[in-house]
Amino acid sequence: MNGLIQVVGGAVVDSLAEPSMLLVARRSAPEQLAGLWEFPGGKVEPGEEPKAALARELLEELGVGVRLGAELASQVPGGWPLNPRASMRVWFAEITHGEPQPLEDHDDLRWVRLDNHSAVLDLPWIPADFPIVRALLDAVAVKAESTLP
Ligand SMILES: Nc1nc2c([nH]c(=O)n2[C@H]2C[C@H](O)[C@@H](COP(=O)(O)OP(=O)(O)OP(=O)(O)O)O2)c(=O)[nH]1
Repeated sequence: MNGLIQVVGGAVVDSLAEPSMLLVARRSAPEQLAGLWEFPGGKVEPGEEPKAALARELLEELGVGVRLGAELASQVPGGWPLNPRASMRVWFAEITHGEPQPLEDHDDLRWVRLDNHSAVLDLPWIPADFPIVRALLDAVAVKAESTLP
């Protein structure tokens, strides 16, 4: 353990095999983060596996069951740095049951097209998320290119 708070986030896409849309969530609290967009997710509880924590958070926050895909790996061991106290690991996820709704912590959800990078990056994300969003867009673009005929 490195003493950092471990956060897990879901890059929820329409299809793990052929991702074209990303589900983004707008925080409703706390005050300094309200109105900013993020990856739905939350803190890993003591003794909990990170992927189990992510599945739990997505069920609590969005009311959906998910199948998790690959991790969006960070250069930094332990995940993407969020602030001096917390880092976040992010996995791709596909909804297997339920219709996503902003049940907890969010006041809006939106599906955004992954091929429109500027539209995705124009959203007011939590500032710490921008490197993660850029890496995500790059990862999806590389995959799309590699599957061209
Ligand atoms: N879920 C999520 N949290 C993020 C992102 N980016 C970012 O800086 N954070 C920060 C905000 C919070 O300080 C922390 C996550 O805490 P949280 O409030 O979502 O966790 P939680 O659902 O377990 O809530 P709680 O039990 O602490 O109330 O990580 C992101 O993309 N997704």
